[in-house]
Amino acid sequence: MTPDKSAVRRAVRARRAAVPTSVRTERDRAIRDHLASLVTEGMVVCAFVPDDDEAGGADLPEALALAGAQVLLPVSPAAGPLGWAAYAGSADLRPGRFGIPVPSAPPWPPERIADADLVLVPSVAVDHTGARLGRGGGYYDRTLALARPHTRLLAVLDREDVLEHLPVEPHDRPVTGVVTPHGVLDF
Ligand SMILES: Nc1nc2c(c(=O)[nH]1)N(C=O)[C@@H](CNc1ccc(C(=O)N[C@@H](CCC(=O)O)C(=O)O)cc1)CN2
Ligand SMILES: Nc1ncnc2c1ncn2[C@@H]1O[C@H](COP(=O)(O)OP(=O)(O)OP(=O)(O)O)[C@@H](O)[C@H]1O
Repeated sequence: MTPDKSAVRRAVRARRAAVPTSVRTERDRAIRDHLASLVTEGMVVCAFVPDDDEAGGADLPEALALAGAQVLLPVSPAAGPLGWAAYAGSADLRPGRFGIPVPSAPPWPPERIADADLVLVPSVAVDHTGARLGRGGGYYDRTLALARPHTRLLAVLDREDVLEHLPVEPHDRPVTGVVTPHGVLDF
């Protein structure tokens, strides 16, 4: 990790912490509405459960499922790319690694992402070239390489976290676009 990346992570985290809860709730709802409008019946969507530090709200998987998607959620191994397990309702979720909620079913191998029609990527920030900054685990850099070519890979962010320029390292995998409360932007 370059020092540059940690500085951006800190700045974004501080900015997000300053957003009032009522504003946060409205933004998250707008993001979910934009995503629901992209979903068609039976579409396979690799999503995630956003935590308080991330855009989208914890109801994101449910909103996608209600819109007709077959939702897969990431399951973090100790190392290497993410596994995937089917979302089967919020009551089926339990805390996994890092305390992140995961479905109770055992995960499929990472290659399952090749079935996805849409991949939502938790992100700290992106820039207009699709360069992406995550939390620093390197999980998505390893995982996105396994998606089918031309799959739509959308970061989920507030508009102010779409930056002019992010530092890029050779292992970084780009996203193809971003969804913010203002809509979907394909780079
Ligand atoms: N909601 C959500 N689910 C996700 C991810 C994510 O970023 N967000 N992941 C995306 O890969 C995977 C889990 N990866 C994670 C990577 C790091 C940390 C973490 O807690 N990092 C610390 C310290 C990071 C550092 O500065 O070194 C932190 O954020 O405080 C958590 C999850 C799979 N599921
Ligand atoms: N494909 C890869 N193979 C080996 N190591 C990798 C790969 N991708 C990333 N890494 C390593 O993972 C660590 C974290 O990378 P980076 O800071 O870019 O993560 P990130 O993209 O912010 O995190 P994430 O993808 O989990 O959201 C770095 O030390 C990097 O060298």
